[in-house]
Amino acid sequence: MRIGMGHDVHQLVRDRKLVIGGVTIPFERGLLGHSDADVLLHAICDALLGAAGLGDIGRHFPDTDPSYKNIDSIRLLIATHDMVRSKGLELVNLDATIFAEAPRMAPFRPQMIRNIASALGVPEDRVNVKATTTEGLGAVGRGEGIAATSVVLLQSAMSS
Ligand SMILES: Nc1ccn([C@@H]2O[C@H](COP(=O)(O)O)[C@@H](O)[C@H]2O)c(=O)n1
Ligand SMILES: C[C@@]1(CO)OP(=O)(O)OP(=O)(O)OC[C@H]1O
Repeated sequence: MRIGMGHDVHQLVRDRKLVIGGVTIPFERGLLGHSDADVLLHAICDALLGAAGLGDIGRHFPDTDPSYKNIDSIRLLIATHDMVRSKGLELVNLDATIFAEAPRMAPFRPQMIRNIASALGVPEDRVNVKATTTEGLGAVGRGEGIAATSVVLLQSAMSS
């Protein structure tokens, strides 16, 4: 068994779509990034890479590479998962938390879980997504950005 954790933060700005967990969420601002800035999927990618001992998202998908400009992060998640599987590892389960003062994530949680489970080719009960505010505290609390963390557990594909 191997455990990994991931953390990501992106700034909220005008004139960008808000995409989290592969869901476009109606909101007056969106997350700034080289990719679609899907903070939740980036945290999950980093957790998967960490558990597999494969470094981090910036190493594999550098933000200096124009081919990743505005890329749908579901594609990064699929590519990350392919690397994990190449090491003979498979997902046991993943848990993630989105930190956002607004908007409310709860209505979009089931679709996020469907998107992530589908990208990873696992049943939805292996994926859990939560959301919390930071009670108005800090940069996230002031609505300057949105953060996410994730923890994943991997096992040898031969042990299942
Ligand atoms: N952006 C968010 C933040 C929270 N939720 C849901 O509300 C619950 C209570 O949040 P607290 O920050 O007050 O603990 C939380 O458990 C989520 O279900 C949300 O949907 N979107
Ligand atoms: C995802 C990548 C892809 O170029 O771009 P960003 O959207 O800037 O996201 P970040 O979480 O800063 O990770 C870096 C990059 O790998």
